[in-house]
Amino acid sequence: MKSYLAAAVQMTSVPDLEKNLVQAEELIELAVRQGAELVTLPENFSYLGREEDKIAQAAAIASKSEKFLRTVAQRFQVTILGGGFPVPVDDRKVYNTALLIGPSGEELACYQKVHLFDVNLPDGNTYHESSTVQAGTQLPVVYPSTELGHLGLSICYDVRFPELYRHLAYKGADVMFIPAAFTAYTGKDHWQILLQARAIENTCYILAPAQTGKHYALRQSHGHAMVIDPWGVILADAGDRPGVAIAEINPVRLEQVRRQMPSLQHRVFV
Ligand SMILES: O=C(O)CNC(=O)[C@H](CS)NC(=O)CCC(=O)C(=O)O
Repeated sequence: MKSYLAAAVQMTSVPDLEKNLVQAEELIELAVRQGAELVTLPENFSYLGREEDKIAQAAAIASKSEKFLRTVAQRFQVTILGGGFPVPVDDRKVYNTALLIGPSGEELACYQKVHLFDVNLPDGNTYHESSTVQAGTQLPVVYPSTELGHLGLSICYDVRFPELYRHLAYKGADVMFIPAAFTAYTGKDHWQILLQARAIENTCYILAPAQTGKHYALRQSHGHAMVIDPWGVILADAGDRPGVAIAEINPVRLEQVRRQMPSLQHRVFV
């Protein structure tokens, strides 16, 4: 594993596939110009709209999102995470899928979101992700990159389930992806704390690309795409506007923190 720059992209996706891909490409280019070799896109990067519209367009969203990730990774010669897009299971359901693509356009890892956001929030908004999304059943994978470190996948609401990240740590993760479309309401109180907790308890880097701002109707996301170091320090925060959070992933720092705080070695139960 070498020292390198990684980017967490922050965007405001809307119910328009082509528009979102244009925005995503601009932000990837911005990150690459600043030297990022690993660029992560948020959940719903290619489409954020009503459930029924998402299902109607799912086949096109899936194929164009995948093609986009492969093309852009090759063009810029970087590794890219597509943090979540719908891949059809049948006419009614999709998997919320995260896909990691290498610089040759090759698939490195894939994950289907396991924990679905079925929640009635006190602000009156209700979310029923399972009405259109089929839950994945497999623990996420860790992709062992010799250059970028061991990369662990997850998506958004998963962040509330620490056992998933403990599994990734057990499998050797150095960097964990938490791509999100966190709601503005929960995000203001929970987002940063949950991310820092996952970083600290697993002594891992966290890359958390995010959605921000108003997408359609009442749907609004919290923003604050972040890069967090293994001590829990926030290295970069994209604020609440579209942009990129970029920081160094440094194996020397990782080893230092794990020496100073060897809690992973002191695990008793898992
Ligand atoms: O709706 C889609 O198109 C795709 N899925 C999402 O945006 C998902 C489910 S609604 N969002 C979250 O998981 C937010 C979690 C969150 O905000 C929290 O845990 O507080």
